Amino acid sequence: MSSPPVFGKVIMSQLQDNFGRRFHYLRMSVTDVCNFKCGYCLPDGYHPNGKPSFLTLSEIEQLVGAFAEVGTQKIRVTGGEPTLRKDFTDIIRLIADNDQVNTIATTTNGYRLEEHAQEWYDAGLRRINVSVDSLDPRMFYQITGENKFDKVMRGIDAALEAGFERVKINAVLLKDLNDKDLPRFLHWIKSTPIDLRFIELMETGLGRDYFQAHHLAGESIKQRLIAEGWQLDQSDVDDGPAKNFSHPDYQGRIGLIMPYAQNFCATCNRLRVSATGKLHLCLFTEQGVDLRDLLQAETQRAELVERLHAQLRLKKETHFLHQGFTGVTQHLASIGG
Ligand SMILES: Nc1nc2c(ncn2[C@@H]2O[C@H](COP(=O)(O)OP(=O)(O)OP(=O)(O)O)[C@@H](O)[C@H]2O)c(=O)[nH]1
Ligand SMILES: C[S@@+](CC[C@H](N)C(=O)[O-])C[C@H]1O[C@@H](n2cnc3c(N)ncnc32)[C@H](O)[C@@H]1O
Ligand code: SF4
Ligand code: SF4
Repeated sequence: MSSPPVFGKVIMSQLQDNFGRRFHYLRMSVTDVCNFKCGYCLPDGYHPNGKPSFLTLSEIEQLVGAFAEVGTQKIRVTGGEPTLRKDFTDIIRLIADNDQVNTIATTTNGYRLEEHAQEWYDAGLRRINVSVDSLDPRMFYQITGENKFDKVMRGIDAALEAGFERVKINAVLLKDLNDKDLPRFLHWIKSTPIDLRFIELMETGLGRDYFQAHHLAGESIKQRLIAEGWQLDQSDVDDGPAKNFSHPDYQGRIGLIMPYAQNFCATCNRLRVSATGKLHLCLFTEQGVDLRDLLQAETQRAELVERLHAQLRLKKETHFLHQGFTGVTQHLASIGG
């Protein structure tokens, strides 16, 4: 058996599952709270379930430390709307202080971006994904329940100016809502260095009717792009499940997330922890596994690392969305997508 790689003084024990997939990417949710009402996620807005108790800064520090020890190199801070946390900048700074983690990213609805892009960059944030489901302000309002299109777009400009190494735009593909928007999106990225992400709508526990009304297969977009000269980029062994396309006439790139496509999960490289400290082995896992009891002191680190390894051995090969099984995930705001 080969010995584990040594980085500085820390002996790394890379998280790996029974299917040979390695997990160096953590999606860490820091809140379930959100101020938007996206029809596919929280159509009635956020309603607290009792008094929420999200991970504290000190618990987050323990979590980041443990995941760094098992080979995590990239952390995405998500939610709910992660930037609604008053200590969001402190969270970024805390992750940046960990030498093993070399990529800090967040996914946001862009509501606070205009005012804070530079502050977050200065704290160590380097990649930002902003959800923009339509470039038509009225459609944006219809989908998100918030008339904030202009503000979000100003936020994206601020992020580009602040110097983020990657600015990505997420748009969920929605039949009869934004399905006519492709030309506008293409026009935008012709001269703007933005990575567009089209995400196929996924069914969630509370989103069954919306899914049936609006699901649109990403394959139709894929065929259109190929017909218009877009080429599939070579994927790296450590890339996640998105398929990326580029075109010589465009500065931006396009990624497709098609969870219903064959072999989507073969390149799964990510784990999730909820805002209350539960490990989710899959976005659509049957249940989260509590880690919080082991986030109280650094002396618990070895036990926490052991629990992570033990859990990884239980990770399933794929999701069961095709059978309509959405697991414990009632909506993606509860785990951060
Ligand atoms: N089913 C599934 N969907 C995913 C997965 N990763 C991302 N998605 C979907 O894509 C959405 C956008 O993801 P982002 O938060 O922008 O991050 P990302 O796609 O992981 O971006 P990168 O870090 O650049 O790979 C998520 O909220 C999910 O809806 C995954 O592993 N499985
Ligand atoms: C849950 S949100 C959390 C971060 C932030 N509030 C935002 O909207 O960017 C993360 C991503 O999940 C996507 N998402 C939410 N529900 C989804 C669903 N049912 N199917 C596909 N993507 C979904 C959103 O579009 C967003 O890009
Ligand atoms: S997708 Fe993001 S912004 Fe929209 S409701 Fe869900 S958590 Fe909020
Ligand atoms: S659906 Fe689950 S197993 Fe598949 S790529 Fe996403 S997180 Fe990984």
